[in-house]
Amino acid sequence: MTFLLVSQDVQQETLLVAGVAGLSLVVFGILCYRLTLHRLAAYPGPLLARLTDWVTVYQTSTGDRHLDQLKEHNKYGSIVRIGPNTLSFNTISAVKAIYTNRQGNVRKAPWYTVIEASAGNANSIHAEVDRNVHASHRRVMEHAFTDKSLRASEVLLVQNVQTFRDIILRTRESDKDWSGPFNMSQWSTYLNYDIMGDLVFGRRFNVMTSDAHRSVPRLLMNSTAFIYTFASMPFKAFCRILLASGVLGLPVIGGTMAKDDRKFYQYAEHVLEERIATEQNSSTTRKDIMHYLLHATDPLTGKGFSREQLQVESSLLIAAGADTTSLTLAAALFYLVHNPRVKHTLVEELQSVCSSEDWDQISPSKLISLPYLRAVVDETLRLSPPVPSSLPREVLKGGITIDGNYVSEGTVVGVSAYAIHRNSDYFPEPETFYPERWIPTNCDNPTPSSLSNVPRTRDSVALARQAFVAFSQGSRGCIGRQLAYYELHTALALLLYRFDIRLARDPLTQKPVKDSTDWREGLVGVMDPKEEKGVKKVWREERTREEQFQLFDRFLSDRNGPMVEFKDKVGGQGLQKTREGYVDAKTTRTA
Ligand code: HEM
Repeated sequence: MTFLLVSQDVQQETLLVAGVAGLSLVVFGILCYRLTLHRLAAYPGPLLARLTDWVTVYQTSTGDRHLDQLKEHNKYGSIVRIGPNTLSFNTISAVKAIYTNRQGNVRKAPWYTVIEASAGNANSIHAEVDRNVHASHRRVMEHAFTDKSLRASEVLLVQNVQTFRDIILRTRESDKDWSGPFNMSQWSTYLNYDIMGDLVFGRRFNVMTSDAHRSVPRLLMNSTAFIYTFASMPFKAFCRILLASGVLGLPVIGGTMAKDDRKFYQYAEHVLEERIATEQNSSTTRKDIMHYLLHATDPLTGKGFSREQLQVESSLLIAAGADTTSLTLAAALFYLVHNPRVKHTLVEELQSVCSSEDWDQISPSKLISLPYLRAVVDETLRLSPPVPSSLPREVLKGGITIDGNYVSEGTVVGVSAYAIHRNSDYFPEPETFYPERWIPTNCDNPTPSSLSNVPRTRDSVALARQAFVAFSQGSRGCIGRQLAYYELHTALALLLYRFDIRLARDPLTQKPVKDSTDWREGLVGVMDPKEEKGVKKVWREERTREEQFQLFDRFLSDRNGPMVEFKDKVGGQGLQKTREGYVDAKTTRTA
């Protein structure tokens, strides 16, 4: 008997050892295959990334993926194998082949099939992988983004910026004082959530004026951060089932971020329900974006959005609309307070068109065509694209040729906005904030071109335009692009006409506080980045450049700062030019 039990134990142990050995052999075989016989084996890339997708999973969890992608292109060239089955490109021709060409033989990669699994069975137009279904849904949504509907939203844009203006004015001790410090990542988020509430749901969330909805932007950022990493894991079909089952939202099992993902969708659902009730109860509802989505149909199929579809689209619009634009506004203010010359040129342009008008009444459609304002926004989006890493696309049957390379079915391809926006073939002196690069010199432009060696010919500007992918391009490009420009032009123009801006001052030393520091604690500019509670902390080199607005890549980007102070200059003199540069006329402090 004892002998039998011992022999059973031995058998089990042998089986276990054989199992582990067999599994190791299979894994070893797969890894060898990926390095040698795989169809992408000849492409260069980091060794670990060529072996396993877990490198991407790790990169998405650090917030540094965009920095990694740029580094990899700088090291390996314009094509890098960033996963066993994934290629990253860094050229205009790749942008055209993968994104711009509407007939391009690609579709959104399986990553997109996971990102909205918590929201139910419907896919928003962002996550829809099927090209025909997407095209139909996009035709429905386009009703909400016509010139007419944009113009209807102008007054709401102005009103929201006015609310922010009044909040700023109230923080001053007297008319002549600078305001208190504003963490612009927070405040532009509040401002843009209120704008989105107005434009999408016909009601202001009042995030600027009350605490009630202020947790929502954080819910969204946690949700995106979680999904970005979770959907990057191998075995996507399994990930999708797991997410859809809700099990990750249960206590103990899921982390805070998984729970926030569900909470965010529940929040969007609640807002949608309230909006639908208003539509049913009122005959005078303003035509906000949701009004169009409730009634519009695809002219080809005659179909509109189902209730489930509306639910995912409303979460998408809060996320895609509010978060991207608020990051860009914060980043633009960052670059303006660090570049007084640019700020001055911009203010001159604004005053040249609006000197005799009441600025509170100015129409955003007048601001949208200002070339220097547009150049400031585009240069901000170039250096700090809110969606910085590559947007994955899967090659379809028949393959595709990119940069002379045949890429076969099933390969995932993409271009990172952060990397191509720093490609010196298209953007000479790529790390310099230089809005003039977007304006050819034969245009009427007040800035002397001797300031920089960056070429400003029609050709160089056309090249830059082709390499500009902050909104992506083609049929899957951003549907809200024009609205985003309206919002950004309006907010920047109204703020800069009314206020002079500067980096917040340290109350003790009166020196400008530094930026790009401790984003986690919200202590932008207050702490040395390398020291926190006595513990040395070292940022990677790219994050120590004080003239760069730092992004933390969560698909959408997390950020902090800049800390900005405002001074009411209506009737004041603003900046004056001296030998030392531009200085504040009243305090003679260098701006
Ligand atoms: C500076 C502001 C913005 C930036 C940088 C931006 C960027 C982008 C990018 C890169 C994509 C493609 C994403 C992908 O392929 O995975 C996209 C798609 C999209 N964006 Fe924007 N966006 C901005 C503002 C807005 C606004 C204001 C709205 C609407 C209110 C909006 C709505 C959308 C929608 C619905 C899509 C999905 C389009 C589709 O797949 O057909 N975005 N955006």
